[in-house]
Amino acid sequence: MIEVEGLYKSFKVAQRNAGVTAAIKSIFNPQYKTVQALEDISFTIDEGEIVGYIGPNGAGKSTTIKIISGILVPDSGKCSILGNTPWKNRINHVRNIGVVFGQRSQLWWDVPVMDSYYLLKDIYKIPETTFKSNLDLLTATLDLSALLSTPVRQLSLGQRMRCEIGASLLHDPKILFLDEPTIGLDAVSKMAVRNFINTINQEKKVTVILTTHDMSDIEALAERIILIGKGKKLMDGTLTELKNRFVTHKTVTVDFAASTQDLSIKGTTVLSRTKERISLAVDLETIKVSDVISILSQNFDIKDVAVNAQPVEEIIVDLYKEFQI
Ligand SMILES: Nc1ncnc2c1ncn2[C@@H]1O[C@H](COP(=O)(O)OP(=O)(O)OP(=O)(O)O)[C@@H](O)[C@H]1O
Repeated sequence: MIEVEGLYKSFKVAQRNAGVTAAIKSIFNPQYKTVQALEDISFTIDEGEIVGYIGPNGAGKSTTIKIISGILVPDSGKCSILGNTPWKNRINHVRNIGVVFGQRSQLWWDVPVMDSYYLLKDIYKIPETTFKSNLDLLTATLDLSALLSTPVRQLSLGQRMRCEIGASLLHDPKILFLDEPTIGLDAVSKMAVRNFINTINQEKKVTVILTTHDMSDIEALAERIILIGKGKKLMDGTLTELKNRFVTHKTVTVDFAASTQDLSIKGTTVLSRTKERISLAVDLETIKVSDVISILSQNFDIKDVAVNAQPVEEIIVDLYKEFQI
């Protein structure tokens, strides 16, 4: 459905030192440097997938989204999305895609949201019946009824984001590109946006590519992740594969029925300790969590056990360190 092969994109960026002299010099003798934003990016995505496209700041995520949505033209490389090359067959391509940039608005700032929706209806030539049924569905699922008559500038960030997502789906796109859709949202709005993305993916089979720095978005939505850094693709796999490969320890917290003596277990490090409770970091390469619990239960009367895996956030930080990005 989405085939991207060998994308390269560089930007020429003007360079100058601070100060008035440097500013005047740069008028007569401008200096530029080239930033390689993308270097040989390739991937394919099937219908119905939700893919998390992740990487640190400046990795090239937005540049990729802009190229595959037809906003930017790459220096070289191929891209075919439902048979269209985004930057060549723009009109056909945009009918198939919806795009949301969390940091920018596609809605008219000073007019009610509904006016922007009508404009989009005309731009995409959406038939009246399709527009009406999609609007009804989006209004119900995104809880838009109180927002549609409000000018965009009066909406909160979370309210605006719901309206933006609604706008991107009015024309029934088969693919949705989301660039940081939950940035700045509170916990309730994040949950609403995530639930909605899951619903349209499951019920309408909409394929989703999502860039985010929020790893809970990835955990809630994406089975597959593509990791990029400094413009290069570094990893492409499922979240489970990532966890299996990079989770090095788990935390075991045990509450005892009575106060206990010290006990040292090979492969564990004590994180905190009272007479009734111990919290251990378990090195999974040395010892299994079940063996740790079994040793503890042989020695003490256990009241409660909690096992916590390394949070995805931490795994990603380790991953960035490992790839030096
Ligand atoms: N219009 C532009 N002009 C010059 N350089 C650009 C332009 N757009 C992006 N870049 C550069 O290309 C690189 C990749 O930028 P991009 O915005 O794609 O990263 P990103 O992964 O989306 O980052 P972030 O997570 O911070 O949004 C960066 O070094 C950035 O400075």
